[in-house]
Amino acid sequence: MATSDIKLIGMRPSPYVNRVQYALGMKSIDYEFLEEKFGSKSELLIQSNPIHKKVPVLIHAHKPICESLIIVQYIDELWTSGPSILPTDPYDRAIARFWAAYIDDKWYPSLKQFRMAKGEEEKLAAVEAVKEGLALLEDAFVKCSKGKSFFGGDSIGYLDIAFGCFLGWLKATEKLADLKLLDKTTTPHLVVWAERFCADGVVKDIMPKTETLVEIAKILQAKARGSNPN
Ligand SMILES: N[C@@H](CCC(=O)N[C@@H](CS)C(=O)NCC(=O)O)C(=O)O
Repeated sequence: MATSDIKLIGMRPSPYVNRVQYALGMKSIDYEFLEEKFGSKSELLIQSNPIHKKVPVLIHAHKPICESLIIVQYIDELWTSGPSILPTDPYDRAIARFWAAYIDDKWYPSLKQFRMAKGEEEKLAAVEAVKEGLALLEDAFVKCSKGKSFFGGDSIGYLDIAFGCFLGWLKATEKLADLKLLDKTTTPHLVVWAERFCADGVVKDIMPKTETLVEIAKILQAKARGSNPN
């Protein structure tokens, strides 16, 4: 597929954008990356995603597709020649979609809340929610992976992409708070899975550096608190 037919509007530190990059990478699809500037929205973004005005947007053959998980499914359904991203079994597919929705609706918001918390009480409640979520995802990993390396089995699949895209932000949050959230004693399978995911050839070239995310997090925290990051 010619690169000019496939454009991705995004920002490199965005975990949702990274999801789409991982899926395109897994399928070996070339694309043009249209970088949005932090703090502003291009005309193209507003026209392509008028409802949410958020990245990522995939523009394929001049048609926009919005929402990262929907884009990942589109990529998988359209480019069937590459490795399959969603499980082929309908039940496994339903379970993968369930956990992806849990990650987006519950788990990641708690990590974000922990990072942005203003008071100690809010911070404590959020860190508990993050850890509870990780325990549930540890259990989900054991069931979904069926003894293999990834949620998707022998190779990176839908749930690996849905959850793995947040590993950079998880590491940055650990660094900022100086504590371990993904821990060998409480989430042993997830620790090994995370190492494997981050070491993947496609993932390691795309995943933003932890130090970059730490700096961005400091700017966002300062903005939320109305102060200077330094
Ligand atoms: N549910 C969306 C979330 C996308 C999202 O939150 N994108 C952020 C970047 S990480 C964004 O564009 N934020 C700009 C804004 O909220 O105005 C998806 O999965 O694509």
